[in-house]
Amino acid sequence: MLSIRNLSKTFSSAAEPVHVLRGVDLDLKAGERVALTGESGSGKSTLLHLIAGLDAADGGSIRLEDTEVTKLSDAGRASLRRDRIGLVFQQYNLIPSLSVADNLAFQARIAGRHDAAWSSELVERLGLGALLKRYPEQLSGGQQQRVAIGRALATRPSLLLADEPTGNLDEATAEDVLALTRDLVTRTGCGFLMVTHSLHLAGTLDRHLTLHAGRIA
Ligand SMILES: Nc1ncnc2c1ncn2[C@@H]1O[C@H](COP(=O)(O)OP(=O)(O)OP(=O)(O)O)[C@@H](O)[C@H]1O
Repeated sequence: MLSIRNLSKTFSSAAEPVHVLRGVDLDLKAGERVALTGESGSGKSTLLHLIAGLDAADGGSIRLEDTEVTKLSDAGRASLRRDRIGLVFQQYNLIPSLSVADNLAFQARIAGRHDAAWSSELVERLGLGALLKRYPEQLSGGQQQRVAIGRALATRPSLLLADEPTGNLDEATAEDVLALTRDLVTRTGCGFLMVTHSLHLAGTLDRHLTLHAGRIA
């Protein structure tokens, strides 16, 4: 479903070029849930950004289903992100002026992929029914992240990418949020790649990969 070969990325903006990714290979099957760890600065976020098409690689290939991401234009990458990739970050990135219901729906609406039955199921599975009229500032961190996960999955993406999604949550809330995410990923059959610093949480997914010296060990 996701196939990455010999991916490289160098940042030249610093005084010295930083060779962050030096030939990353990675395969992820539909429905598979994979954790990515690695020391700070090893390039985990960079790799997620390249897969999501938020930045362009210097070399190598990223194939998502039938699409070669590295060959897309900026506009093509934006469409791919809108239609087939769900993104979740450590900072929940909800829109403060929108209610929970509208935060959940707006990305799927923009993508023309709003599905009322699926939205209701997401609300129920994520335990958001009583919170739909609230605004993000009226929610706890765990509640906000559940909304962000619902928003990301509302489009039924092929791939869910999460960068430290539980990094701001206490241990028990992090476990709960990740358990919900694991179940929803299984329910949708999408692939799931999660960057985390927690070896414990990494161990709860199907596979655990480590980024070291620019490659996946
Ligand atoms: N836009 C950029 N310009 C220059 N250097 C960058 C840029 N983005 C990232 N880097 C550098 O690339 C390296 C990898 O950064 P990245 O954020 O991918 O690491 P990470 O493994 O996600 O780290 P952390 O666990 O601390 O979040 C770092 O040395 C960082 O300083």
